[in-house]
Amino acid sequence: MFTTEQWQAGKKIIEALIQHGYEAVFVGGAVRDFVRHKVANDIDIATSALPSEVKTIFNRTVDLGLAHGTVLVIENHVPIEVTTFRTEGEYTDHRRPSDVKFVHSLEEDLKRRDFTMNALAMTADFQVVDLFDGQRDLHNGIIRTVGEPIERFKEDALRMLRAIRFTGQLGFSIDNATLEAIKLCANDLAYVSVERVSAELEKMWLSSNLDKGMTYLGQSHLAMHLPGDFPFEDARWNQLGNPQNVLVCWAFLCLLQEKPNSSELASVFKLSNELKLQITHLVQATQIRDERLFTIDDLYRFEENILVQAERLSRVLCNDIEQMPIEVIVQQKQALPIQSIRELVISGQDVMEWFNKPGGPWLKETLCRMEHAVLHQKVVNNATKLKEWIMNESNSEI
Ligand SMILES: Nc1ccn([C@@H]2O[C@H](COP(=O)(O)OP(=O)(O)OP(=O)(O)O)[C@@H](O)[C@H]2O)c(=O)n1
Repeated sequence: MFTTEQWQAGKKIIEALIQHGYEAVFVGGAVRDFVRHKVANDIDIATSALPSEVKTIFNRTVDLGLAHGTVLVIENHVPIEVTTFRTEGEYTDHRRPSDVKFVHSLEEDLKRRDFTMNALAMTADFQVVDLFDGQRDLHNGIIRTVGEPIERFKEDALRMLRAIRFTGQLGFSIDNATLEAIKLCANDLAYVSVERVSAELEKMWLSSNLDKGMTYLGQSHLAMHLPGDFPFEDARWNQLGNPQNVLVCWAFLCLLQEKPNSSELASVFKLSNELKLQITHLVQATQIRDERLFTIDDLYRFEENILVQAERLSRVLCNDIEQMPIEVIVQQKQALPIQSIRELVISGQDVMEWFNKPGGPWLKETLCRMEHAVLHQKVVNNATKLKEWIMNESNSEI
């Protein structure tokens, strides 16, 4: 891990900052992952240099919220966030500090971090700086806040959900005092933006110890403060596959509601329109599958991934369902004569010429009839055959 591009780029940035007379270290999740011998997602650096000073040292930088002290430094094509040592001022809304104060000591910076395992720092030559026994907690698999838990959760209520997510991701347990503080502060989850809550849920769903996360979600009372009626006790979360797929988890959550409504779910959790559409399709396909085997029209209507996930999801939701083997679904889908109307070899222009008529609602209807006929193999997808077929059909209607 010492040799990865990211760590080497980070090392160069730290060395450059030190050469210019500043302090600089690796911080946060990257150090936690390094100590656990895991690959880090992102590498963050903390420094005593102010953002304006960081910008004068490096050629390629991007401002990432200078008021919060973060500059993105690009070293050897690797982007790394460099943040000035800081401590937060008053938290008037439980979400974000109303002001950020830059400080000169690393200790002041680390003291305001969420958990001991995330408050580790590391020098350019990979010496760990551990002021709050983070390594001991990492070793024992304990999630514990830095200092007074209630203070940490009042600073940012999302940290409570982060604790739960980390139990799922790392398989760790939550220290008693930290868990008790979450119970006391659980109401404050209401102050956290739904987008941040959804992002944490998705990270938890992708974790390998989902059952642990779900148990803590209930135990900590946080589940009651999630939007809607969150079915944390449902044992079937663990059957969704491992690591879980977030689309399947959102659809599952939707289907567990009394009246599944994907639009409502997407708006409550402020999901993107793209995800909302996918969830809607998956919920519909699963509901269809609960009633019958997929027909040719179903296979045509839904994407392959939606069909496959719907088959899996319906098996989880209903034990005695007549199963359709996944390979059969894929094979039948791929064997359809067309996968979309765009694959018809003729265009609307051709049809207007055949009938010598300007476009209008009749044109769409005619194209749909040809699409349906090709799909159901009443006619082959060939221009002459299609013309012959549609002309015959139209004549016989007159
Ligand atoms: N609400 C938060 C969020 C983050 N942090 C601190 O900022 C670091 C970086 O945060 P982030 O990148 O969001 O999380 P990671 O711990 O790196 O974990 P992940 O990338 O898996 O979210 C954390 O390690 C922690 O020290 C914090 O104190 N409070």
